[in-house]
Amino acid sequence: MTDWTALIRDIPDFPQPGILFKDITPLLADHAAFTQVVDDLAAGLTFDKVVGIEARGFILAAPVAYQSGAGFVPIRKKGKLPAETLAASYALEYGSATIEVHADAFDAGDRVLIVDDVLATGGTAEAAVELVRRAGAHVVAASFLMELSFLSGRDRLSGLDVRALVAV
Ligand SMILES: O=P(O)(O)OC[C@H]1O[C@H](OP(=O)(O)OP(=O)(O)O)[C@H](O)[C@@H]1O
Ligand SMILES: Nc1ncnc2[nH]cnc12
Repeated sequence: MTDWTALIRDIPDFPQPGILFKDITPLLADHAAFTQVVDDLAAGLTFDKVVGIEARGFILAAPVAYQSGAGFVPIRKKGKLPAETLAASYALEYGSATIEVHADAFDAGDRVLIVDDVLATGGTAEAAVELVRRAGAHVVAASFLMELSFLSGRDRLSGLDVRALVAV
């Protein structure tokens, strides 16, 4: 597996003091890297829909869905989705948030791949898994570009196939 760390920048004290922010924009701007990452996020997995988590998750999840012939389902921050929603709240490395999915986003038994850029504390992904399950679908795996191992987010996703292309 390619080591992508040279294309992920460390930005100290963003968005608040003490946070070392992992900036994936250099990787996204590199066509060869971006396309390889999109391929690798779905490698070996079978699924009907890809869930992307606003906002950075959308950048990776939508091309994964397109490339895989799967549907795309957005999980958005509270108040952005227009139809009936299911909601889940969680704590972040910097703050807290509520995310939502459309209640009718999935067909019964859909196999779902969750895609996001970063797995940090795991709060976002845990909430996303909860929403997919409450909406009647089955999570086959959660794929991340980068895992911040020291925050142990994986521990909140026990029993799930959790993949990360880069772990730091
Ligand atoms: O594992 P966690 O501790 O939950 O953190 C990971 C989440 O944090 C970031 O999103 P953020 O909420 O900053 O939103 P953004 O994508 O809109 O920048 C990142 O894109 C993940 O979704
Ligand atoms: N340190 C970090 N860098 C980038 N995205 C994040 N999401 C949560 N923590 C993050």
